[in-house]
Amino acid sequence: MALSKAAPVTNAVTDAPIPHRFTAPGPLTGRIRVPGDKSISHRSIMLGALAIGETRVTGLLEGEDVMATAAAMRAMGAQVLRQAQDGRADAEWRVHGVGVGGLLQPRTALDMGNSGTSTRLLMGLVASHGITATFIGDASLSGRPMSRVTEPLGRMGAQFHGASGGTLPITMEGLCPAVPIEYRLPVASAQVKSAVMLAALNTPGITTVIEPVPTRDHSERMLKGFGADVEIEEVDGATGRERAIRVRGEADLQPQIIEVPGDPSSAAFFVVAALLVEGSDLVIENVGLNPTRAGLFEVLRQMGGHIEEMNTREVGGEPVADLRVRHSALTGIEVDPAIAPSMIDEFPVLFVAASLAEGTTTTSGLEELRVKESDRLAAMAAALTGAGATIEEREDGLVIHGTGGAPLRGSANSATQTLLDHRIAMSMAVAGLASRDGVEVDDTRPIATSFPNFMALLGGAVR
Ligand SMILES: O=C(O)C1=C[C@@H](OP(=O)(O)O)[C@@H](O)[C@H](O)C1
Ligand SMILES: C=C(OP(=O)(O)O)C(=O)O
Repeated sequence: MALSKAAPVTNAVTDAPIPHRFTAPGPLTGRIRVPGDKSISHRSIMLGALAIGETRVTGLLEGEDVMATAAAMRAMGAQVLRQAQDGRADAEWRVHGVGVGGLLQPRTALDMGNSGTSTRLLMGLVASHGITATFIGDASLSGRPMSRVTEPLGRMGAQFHGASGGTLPITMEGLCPAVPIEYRLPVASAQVKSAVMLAALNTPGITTVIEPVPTRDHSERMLKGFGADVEIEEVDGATGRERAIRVRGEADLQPQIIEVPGDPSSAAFFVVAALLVEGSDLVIENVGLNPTRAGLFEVLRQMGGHIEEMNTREVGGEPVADLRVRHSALTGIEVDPAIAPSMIDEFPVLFVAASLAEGTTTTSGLEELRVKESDRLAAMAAALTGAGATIEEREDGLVIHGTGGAPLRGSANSATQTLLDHRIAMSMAVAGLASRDGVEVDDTRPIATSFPNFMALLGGAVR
């Protein structure tokens, strides 16, 4: 069995764009498995790198974003190795950590590629270590706001240089010992919450994050699994019930064996494709259904989608099921903005589903979509309008007047602008499957950031 440092990553965003035309297929049938959850994969490498001893991870997402996290943890002293498993397509990853407080000064800039999660969570880790690190990224990441993490981490004592307008490149000087804080999240963001929680690990005393709106809780679950002292309390706050998350610092993390469940954000593309393409009856195995992530499936059911949960069980401390999805006639609804954090990455593909529903779908409270890999409200409004859908763009959401099941016209003459955004590329691929003339996506390379085998899996599911 060979040990290698890096997974084979295909389609790296280095060469020329790779356009692709997605056209109406036969029904999607059979059984598929999507790759491991991106959020859980990042965290398993980071926490493994902070535990002393060997953490073993199966089901890790071998996408470019997670590989950026792995490279950064290696640059700060951890060993992160991929081990092929005899007779199995998937690998086991082995992480030998340096211990909380043991991160080393990286010799070169940490290249975060396209990944906001890597950048913001790793800034949290560096903040409470006495090291200096420079964070760089691609054109998309270099336009995204970082002041949301530099602000609380600055209060803990970290210093930042070159943060012109709060964007990358940023050089950060951590402080050890850092100062524990109580921080109320001004924006519903699991990345900001996690950055402060990770900084807290090497900070004396108790650091508290107050979360007015619940966001994905993988950091809380996994930190507890690694033996950190994390307490969560429901408290009365200014806007109703809030969560206070308290992390005791100078933690001692114990290495773990982790099985990463399938990513609901990746399953989302196949769920919507199967709902839209006539005759489809598809099972997607091993999908993570953590309630802080499963909002899309709830909304699609409210729209009339047949999505059945089978074989519900727990994998790696997370609820999981196989999803059976059948072609369904969808009806437009008003989407409750309170559900947004539990499906924040799934709105682009929900907009595609809504474009083929009967009647109008209204979404609101989605300002955060404007600061993802692209401005996802503007990008999807432009892409879907180009494919023949009827869309109104508002400041905080889209209003979509659906076709009532008739295929979209498609975009015969103009290619969809992907804008270095994997979710725009995959959402418009799904739109192409539900179109008359097909949809041309200008660049499929960004898909490799979160779903390297998307094209192969799509080819295999279509009859
Ligand atoms: O914590 C995480 O793993 C993530 C949090 C979300 O970002 P925000 O915290 O910015 O909403 C999400 O969009 C991203 O894909 C992954
Ligand atoms: C927003 C996303 O990721 P990140 O913030 O890690 O770049 C995403 O995967 O949709």
